[in-house]
Amino acid sequence: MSLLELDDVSVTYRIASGEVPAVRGVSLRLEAGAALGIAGESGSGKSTLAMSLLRLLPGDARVTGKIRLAGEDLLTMKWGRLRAVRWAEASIVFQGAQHGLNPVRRIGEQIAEPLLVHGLAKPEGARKRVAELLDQVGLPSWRARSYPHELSGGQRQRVMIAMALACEPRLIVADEPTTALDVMVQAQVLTLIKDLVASRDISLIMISHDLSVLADVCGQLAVMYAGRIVEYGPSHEVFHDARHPYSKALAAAFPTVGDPVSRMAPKGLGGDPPDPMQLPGGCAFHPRCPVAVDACPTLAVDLWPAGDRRTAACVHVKEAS
Ligand SMILES: Nc1ncnc2c1ncn2[C@@H]1O[C@H](COP(=O)(O)OP(=O)(O)OP(=O)(O)O)[C@@H](O)[C@H]1O
Repeated sequence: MSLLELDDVSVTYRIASGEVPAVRGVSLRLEAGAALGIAGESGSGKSTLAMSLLRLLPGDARVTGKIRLAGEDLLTMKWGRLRAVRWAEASIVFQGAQHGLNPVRRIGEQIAEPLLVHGLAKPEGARKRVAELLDQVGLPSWRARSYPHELSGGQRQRVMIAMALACEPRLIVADEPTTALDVMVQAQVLTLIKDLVASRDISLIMISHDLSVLADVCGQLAVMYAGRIVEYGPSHEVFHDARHPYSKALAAAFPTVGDPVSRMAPKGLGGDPPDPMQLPGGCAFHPRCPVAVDACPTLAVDLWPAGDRRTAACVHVKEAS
């Protein structure tokens, strides 16, 4: 049994003008101790998928399919059990740490909170654990008395990671954990995440629009486009030898980790992602695809085998397999 199992997960937001299909039929497996990267442009459904894992989506979102963590069905789980699972078994590091921290509470109190709420420590033990956690993320223990505004962006992101680690969860979901940071600090935080995951038995799902960052940290990569996974496989293979034209374009857009020039504009990706309420038929990427053929607009899209442990949802892969 895998630690995390997603079967045919779809998420739809209800809005005044209709329904937004944000995630469409995603199936994935994540083993204990493994790191999976989820890549895609803005709007491809990455955050929606991440939030669905801990049922953190707003009330207008409807999730279907199955999400199991260590065999437990997260979507039908009672609220009491879900509260126990959050932080203690699975925690999330959000995009831009300023949104995840309370501006009027000291850092130490905020890191201690999940420990106290879950009854994993008494106040004195929690203080010691906070000092340990700060040390693990490379911050001095006196920072426990600081307020979020007294820290830099990179330090705040480290605090978020300390909070996520506090209860020693089995799974950490990190949604663009370094996007708001400058290149140097980004590299430091990525190294920290890599070291923490490697030195414990924690599984990681990391989300980014930057394939190079994910390939650096994660063993496996899933590339999303218009709510679907369009390519899946070992991250270095997907990054250096993508089989789906969309993954190729994304890899070309971010050739190296932290490259400030390539970060500015996704070169090689002409056009915009589709409006989810008006998705093109067949393969949703076909209007932007440099190698589209007549079959693409009507294709019944599936993830076809694209080599050892690899799949891709492209007609050219289907024909080659
Ligand atoms: N609360 C919401 N109500 C309606 N539509 C939403 C809501 N949240 C997201 N969406 C839509 O769902 C789709 C997927 O959005 P999502 O934020 O998951 O993508 P993303 O890949 O994480 O993008 P980003 O990198 O910009 O965060 C988008 O079309 C978005 O407009």
